[in-house]
Amino acid sequence: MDARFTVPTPRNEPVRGYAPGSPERASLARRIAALRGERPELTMTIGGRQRMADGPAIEVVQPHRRHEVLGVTGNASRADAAAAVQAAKEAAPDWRALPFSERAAIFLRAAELLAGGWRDTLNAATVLGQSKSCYQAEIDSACELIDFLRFNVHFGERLLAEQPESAPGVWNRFDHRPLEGFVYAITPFNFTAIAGNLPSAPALMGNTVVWKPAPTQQFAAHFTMRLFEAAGLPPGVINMVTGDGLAVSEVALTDPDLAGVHFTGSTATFRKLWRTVGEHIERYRTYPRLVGETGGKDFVFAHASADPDALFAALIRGAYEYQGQKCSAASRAYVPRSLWEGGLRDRLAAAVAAIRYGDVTDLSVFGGAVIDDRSFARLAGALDRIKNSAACTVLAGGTADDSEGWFVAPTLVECTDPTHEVFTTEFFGPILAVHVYPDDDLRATVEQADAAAPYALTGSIFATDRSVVDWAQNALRFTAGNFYINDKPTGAVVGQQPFGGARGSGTNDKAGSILNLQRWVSPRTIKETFDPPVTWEYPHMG
Ligand SMILES: NC(=O)c1ccc[n+]([C@@H]2O[C@H](COP(=O)([O-])OP(=O)(O)OC[C@H]3O[C@@H](n4cnc5c(N)ncnc54)[C@H](O)[C@@H]3O)[C@@H](O)[C@H]2O)c1
Ligand SMILES: N[C@@H](CCC=O)C(=O)O
Repeated sequence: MDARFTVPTPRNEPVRGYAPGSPERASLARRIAALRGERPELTMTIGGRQRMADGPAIEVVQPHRRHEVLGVTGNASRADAAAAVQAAKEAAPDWRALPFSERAAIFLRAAELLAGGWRDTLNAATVLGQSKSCYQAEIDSACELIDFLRFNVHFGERLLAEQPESAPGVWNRFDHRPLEGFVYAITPFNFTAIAGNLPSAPALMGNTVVWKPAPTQQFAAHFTMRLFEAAGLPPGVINMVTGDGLAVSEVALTDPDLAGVHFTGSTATFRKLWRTVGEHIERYRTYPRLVGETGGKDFVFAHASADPDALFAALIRGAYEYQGQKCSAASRAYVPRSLWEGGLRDRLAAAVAAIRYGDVTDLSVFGGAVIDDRSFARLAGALDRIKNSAACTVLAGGTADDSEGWFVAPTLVECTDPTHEVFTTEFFGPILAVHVYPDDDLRATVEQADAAAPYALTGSIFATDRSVVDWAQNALRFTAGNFYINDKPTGAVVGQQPFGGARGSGTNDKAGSILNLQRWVSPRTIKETFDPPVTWEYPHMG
């Protein structure tokens, strides 16, 4: 049916608190206990059929109890990848022929199911598989994913309403076609919401998708796929392949019908994908859209006029929530000597030492373990180098212990060398480095902070002096794609703070905004002339 409808106005999903004694806490605890023992086969889903990948098995474990297996998945082979690409191509004609309102209804239903009965399942899977505290799971796998699903429909509607002008006697139209080919969505371990959004946003706009989640996020990804099916997603629209993605990329990135890559993950992986596409550019039917949101070295810059209490809370939450494994996490701070020595140093050191990381199935802990052995080894190595550096003083933490789970202690480091790796390298863990600057050296320190790292994802300025806020906003204009004033640099909300960064941090296509959806359509301009000319001569010819 070809009709115009108005989609429901989206509202951000309210965040539940999980306070002791609350009904949501009891309900989540029950679901965690049940899922822990379930041990599902973490299959691929190709053309609507679930089956294990051909390649070697991969155990998916709880990072905080690394010996406890949640389920087994498999590494997709080239044949698995070819089957997924084929299924996406076969499903494309029917899916793109479906009116936007019908596609939208599926994703709105998924949002509604997730806000209701599915909420505990996705939250429990994210707690268990990604070692998130219950609150960090709630803002991710429930609220942010619900928001992506609802807001994307609203943005999609606005995008379709974008139409050209028409002169008298003419009707010009945009036909917002999906891309000609399939979209390859590759998703990171750290956000269940991002993993759900990257395949579903292009699908909403009429594309079919091959989705490759991170193996360490496969537990929650498995349930996300079941959620989409429960909402009525037809077979073949999103085809989920499992494993490390190496064989999948060999097939998907060299297929002539590759129309887009929707990626979130590390800068190094995105650059590799981009290089591969570049090497094969002559092969493709159309130029593939490359959308990638990647790493960060996110900063908090404090001025002497900053409110010390607000700065203190922002540094703790910004740096140590989810064990510092947010691309937006505060990992470097620049603090004036007056504030630092005026009490902030001792207060922060005491608070960081008191943060409780542990088994996240205990719903009262602040955080859990880091995601896997590779991450643990990378962070343990960084801590060793920090402890051996004359420029660095560890004020809290600095230890790592993988006997039960991959635990890295929340770590606070003061470092006198602003060019040290603690200010330039993304560690992706709970390490915050502080550079203390003389109060009268603001300008030079801001310039140094801007140039220090190759990234430009998130950053904050803390100041109550408005002339400083104004100046810093301009001085740091290209240092962050998401810039915060007197707030932590994490926790962007869909529809409120569209998210993404530039420089080494990605293509800045702002997930969860109309700008992102625009990348998944290829408009055709149609001109219809109601009473076309029947002579070919022009008046100037006499
Ligand atoms: N900017 C953002 O919005 C954002 C959001 C979340 C995470 N991140 C970044 O993601 C990184 C952490 O996530 P990660 O450890 O999962 O990143 P990663 O790059 O290691 O992996 C991301 C995904 O790419 C896959 N992958 C790796 N090589 C591949 C290949 N050749 N072909 C196909 N797939 C391949 C992985 O299996 C995974 O699914 C950090 O750098 C973080 O800053 C950025
Ligand atoms: N959008 C999230 C970060 C996503 C990356 O890991 C935030 O704003 O904290």
